[in-house]
Amino acid sequence: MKTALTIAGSDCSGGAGIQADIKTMITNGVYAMSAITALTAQNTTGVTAIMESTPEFLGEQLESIFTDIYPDAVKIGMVSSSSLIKTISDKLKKYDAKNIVVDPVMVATSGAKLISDEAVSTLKEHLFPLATVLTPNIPEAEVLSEMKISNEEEMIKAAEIISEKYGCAVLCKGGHQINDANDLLFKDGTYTWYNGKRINNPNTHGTGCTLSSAIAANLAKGFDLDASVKRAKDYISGALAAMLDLGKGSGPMNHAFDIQSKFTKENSEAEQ
Ligand SMILES: Nc1ncnc2c1ncn2[C@@H]1O[C@H](COP(=O)(O)OP(=O)(O)OP(=O)(O)O)[C@@H](O)[C@H]1O
Ligand SMILES: Cc1ncc(CO)c(N)n1
Repeated sequence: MKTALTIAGSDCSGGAGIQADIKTMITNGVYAMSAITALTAQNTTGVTAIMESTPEFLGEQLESIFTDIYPDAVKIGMVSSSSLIKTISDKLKKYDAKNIVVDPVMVATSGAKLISDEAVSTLKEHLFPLATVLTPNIPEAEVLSEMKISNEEEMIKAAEIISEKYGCAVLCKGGHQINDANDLLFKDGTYTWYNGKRINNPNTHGTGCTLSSAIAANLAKGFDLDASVKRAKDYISGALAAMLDLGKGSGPMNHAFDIQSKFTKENSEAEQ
């Protein structure tokens, strides 16, 4: 069985972070492992507290993983401080990690800031050059390209700037701001649009985490980047279209939409 590792923060409410990543990796057919950068206390309405792992403890987790079950792909999500980012880049280099998907998480869907300004420059210097692909949303792409993005032409320009600066592919997610669900992949000097069908679902907690983990799972299985992005878009569309509605704010998606029918009959029998 192919294996994937997520290096990210825990979301105790289960919709984003490590929890979303593990659900996504399992349902995309790979064995999932996790190295936790921080615990967050959050739910669908917001983040109330963050407790970071120490760099030493994160390093121990990565040593345990890489010296035993080697990951075929690695996804990196929330990493809020420079010392944690340096720990990750040192270990990825030490173990020659492959298929690295970096989701430059800066702000939660609920609006909470998840990274310090100093850490953004460490990400640029130490982690981005190791990435196979970066997956910024529009606000993140604006920070990284240092330009304003208000239409599709500007999305292409910003992705090109980021791709050239860091020598990796860039998937700029249209998300809600520009075109709803059309994402742009800029790779080796050319671009491709991945058009998604907009799903009218206000519950989008963890969409970024889920997309990047689905890309990592598909890279782990051996699909190339284009096929992995296409398959990840199909997966997230299915998870959103399942219209799960939990919590008081922007709720989580149904990561198990593909296998849910197996439980529907069983669950209704149990309720009777
Ligand atoms: N309503 C929607 N219908 C279909 N696809 C969507 C919808 N909203 C977002 N997506 C898709 O979900 C993926 C994640 O994009 P998004 O811009 O929401 O990420 P993000 O802002 O990084 O997420 P997060 O809030 O978790 O940080 C993209 O492929 C995007 O096109
Ligand atoms: C732990 C964690 N990572 C990422 C996000 C971004 O959605 C979040 N809300 N929480």
